[in-house]
Amino acid sequence: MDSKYCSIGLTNETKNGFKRKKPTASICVKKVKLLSDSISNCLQNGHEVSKNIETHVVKKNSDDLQEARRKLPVFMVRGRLLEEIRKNNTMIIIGETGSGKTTQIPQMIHEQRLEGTGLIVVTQPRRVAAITIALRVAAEMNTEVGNIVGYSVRFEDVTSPRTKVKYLTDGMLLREAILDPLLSKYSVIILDEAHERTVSTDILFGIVKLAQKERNEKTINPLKVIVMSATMDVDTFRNYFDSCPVIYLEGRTHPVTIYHSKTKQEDYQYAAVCTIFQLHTTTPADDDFLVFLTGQEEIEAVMYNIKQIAKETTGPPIRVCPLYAGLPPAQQMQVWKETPPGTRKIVLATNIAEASVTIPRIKCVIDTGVVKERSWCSATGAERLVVRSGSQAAGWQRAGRAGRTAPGAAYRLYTAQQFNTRPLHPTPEILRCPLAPTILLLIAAGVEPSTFPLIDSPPRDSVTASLTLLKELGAIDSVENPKLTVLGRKMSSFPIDPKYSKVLLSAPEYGCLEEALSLVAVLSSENIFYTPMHKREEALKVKRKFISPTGDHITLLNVFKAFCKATLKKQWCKENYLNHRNLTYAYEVRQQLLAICQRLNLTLSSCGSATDQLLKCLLSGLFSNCAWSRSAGVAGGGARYVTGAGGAASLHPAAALHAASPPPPALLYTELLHTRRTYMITVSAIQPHWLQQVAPDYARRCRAYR
Ligand SMILES: Nc1ncnc2c1ncn2[C@@H]1O[C@H](COP(=O)(O)OP(=O)(O)OP(=O)(O)O)[C@@H](O)[C@H]1O
Repeated sequence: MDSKYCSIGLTNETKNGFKRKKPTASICVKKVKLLSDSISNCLQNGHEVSKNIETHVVKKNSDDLQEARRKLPVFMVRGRLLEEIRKNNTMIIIGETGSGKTTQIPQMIHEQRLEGTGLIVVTQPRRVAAITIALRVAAEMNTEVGNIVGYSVRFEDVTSPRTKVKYLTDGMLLREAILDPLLSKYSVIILDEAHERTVSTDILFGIVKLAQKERNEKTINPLKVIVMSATMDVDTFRNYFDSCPVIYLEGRTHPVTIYHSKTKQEDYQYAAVCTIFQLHTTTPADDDFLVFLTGQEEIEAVMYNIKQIAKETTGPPIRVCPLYAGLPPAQQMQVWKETPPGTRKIVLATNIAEASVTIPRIKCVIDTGVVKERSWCSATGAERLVVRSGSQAAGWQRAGRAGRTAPGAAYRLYTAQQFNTRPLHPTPEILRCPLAPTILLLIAAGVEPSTFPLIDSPPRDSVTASLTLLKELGAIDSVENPKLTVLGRKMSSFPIDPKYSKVLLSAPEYGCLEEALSLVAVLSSENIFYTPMHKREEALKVKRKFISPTGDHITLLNVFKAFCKATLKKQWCKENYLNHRNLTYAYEVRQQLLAICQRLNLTLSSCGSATDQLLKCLLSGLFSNCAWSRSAGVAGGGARYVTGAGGAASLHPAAALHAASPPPPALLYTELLHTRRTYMITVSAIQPHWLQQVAPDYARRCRAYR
C-alpha cells in the first residue's frame, strides 16, 4: 500500500439525515407520531462490572442519563406505546436506529410491572450487543448489572434471582427452549433486530409462536411477543404473525448525512484507508470513526497501514481499536473505553458492530459495503466463507451507528447506483447455512422439524443433508422419523457445532480427551498466530518450532500446550509471534467445555505423543471434511484435491502442509475458504483407510472416497 493517501471522491447524497423508504401504507395499522429531537452527550466512565469483563460502558451521572433518556423518541411516546403493549399479545415495532427501542421499551414495560411475576427477555443476534446494552440499561436504572438487569451470552451468565430484564443472544434463548419449550419463566419476549434473520432468531419466531398458543390453550401465564427492528421486511413478518399490529415510531435522535463514492472502488481496503486519512485531517479530533471491514486479517492489515501512515501524517494522535467476534470479550470492551481528550479513536469492526450497539462519540461511519458470510452449498455439501456485498438494510444499519450521541455522517465506499441495486434485505441465514446444529437443537426441544412453522422454509435437500449428517454423527436414529439418541442428547449439551461435540464425546474412546478439549477450544477461537506484515519472515521462522509434520491441528495443539506452560504468558506470546488475546480466550473456552465433560462423567485421558489417536478422534466428528489427492507427483501447494462432496480444493498457503512433498494422499480440513479458488484451511494429513474405520456409514456413501 502506498503510504500516501488520496481522496476517493465522495458525493453528498442526502443532506438532511436519512433518505428512507417509508413502510407501505397498507400495513400501517397503527401510527404513533413522534417528534424528533436531540439528546445530550452522555459522559462515560469505566467501572468494573462482571467477573471477568472490565467494562467502560457505564455511568457517570445518573441525572445526565435520565435527561438523555427523556429526550429519546421512544420515551416521548411511552404512554401510547405502553397502551398498545398492554392491549396486544403480539406486535411489531419499527423505529429508526438509535430511537431507543432496545434500551427503553424493556425498561418502560418493567416500570409499569407489565411483566407481572415473569421476566422480560430481549434477544440480540450478537453477544457484544447483549452485554453493552445490559450495561447501559443497568446504568440508566441506577443498578449493577446482574441485579434487576442482567445478560446471558455463551460462556457467561450475569443474572441473578432478582433479574427482571434480561438481554441475551438468540442462541442462548434457543438453548433455554430445549429445556423448557414453553419458555415459562418469561412473560414478555422481545425479539430484537429481527431483520438480521439469523437461524436462531428464525427458529425462535416459531418457538415463541407455538409457546404462546400452547400457554393460551392451557391458560398458563400469557406470553407477550414483541418483534423489533429499524429495517425489517414488515409484510413478511406481519403475515407470519397472523396480521398482528405494527407500530411505527417516527423520529430519530440526530441526523446522519450519507455520502456515496462517486466512482466504483476497485480495492475497498485501500479506499477505506484513504477515506480515514482524508477525514482525519479535516475533522475535529473528538470525532471518532467506525470502519466496517470483513474479518480479523483484514482488520489487522488496515490497522497496520493506519499506524504506518499516521507516522507521516499531521493531525491528532490516533488510537485504533479492533472489534470482531473472535476477539476476547475484555478486548472487545476496549472499544467503549474513553480516549484522552484530543485523541481520535478509530474502531475497525466486522458486522458485529452493524446493529444494536452504541459506541459513543462515533461521528463518522466508513462503510466498505462488504461482508464475509458463511454459506453452504447443499448440492456439494461444501461450507464456505464468502466476501460479498451487503444488503440495503445493512447499509442503513451501519449508517445508524453514527448519529447516536450527536449528528454524524456515513461515508459509503460504493456508488449510490451500486447501493440501489442491492437487495433490500439480507438472505435469511436459514436459506444459506448448514442446518445440522439447529435441527439437533429442535429435536432436542421435542419439536418435529418437518412441521415446524418457519417464515422461510429451507430447501428440502438442505434439511435432508443435515439430517443425514446428524444420523452419521450418531445424534439421531433415522433421517425419516428422527429421534434423539443418548449420544445426541449429550451432544446438545455443548454450545458448539455437533461435529465438535461428537469429537469431545468420542475422545475417551481414543484416550485423548485432554488434547481434544484443547484443540476444540483453539478451533473455537480466532487465529492464534500473529504475523505482522513488516516482520513476516521472522514470525514464520519462529512458528517453525511448533510445526508438526502431520499438519495444522497438532501444530495448534503444540502452541496451546506451550502457552499453558509459559509463566510470563504475554511476554512469551510476544516473543513467539502469537496472539495472547486469542490464546487466553481459547483457555477460557477450554475451562467451560471441561466443566460440561465433567458433568457428563467423561473420562479425562491423554494420548501423549500418539497424535494419530487425536486425529482419528477429530475425524469421528469431521469425517465430511476429508479430501483426497488427485495429483500424484505434484509437490505441496500445487497439488489438487477433491473433497468428500466432490469439489476441487487446494491447500491454503498458510497451511503447514502447503509445501509437503510428496503431497499427503488424504487430508482432514476444518474449513473451506472460497475466493477465486477453493482453499482448505487448518489441514492435517490422515491415512486414507481411517475414514472406513472411523465413519463407515459416511465412507460408504462418499463417492470421492471410493
Ligand atoms: N452505551 C451507550 N452510551 C451512550 N449512549 C447510549 C448507549 N447506549 C444507548 N445510548 C443512547 O440511547 C439511544 C438509544 O439506543 P437504543 O439501542 O435503545 O436504540 P435502538 O432504537 O434500539 O437502535 P437500533 O435500531 O440501532 O438498535 C442511542 O441512540 C444513544 O443515544
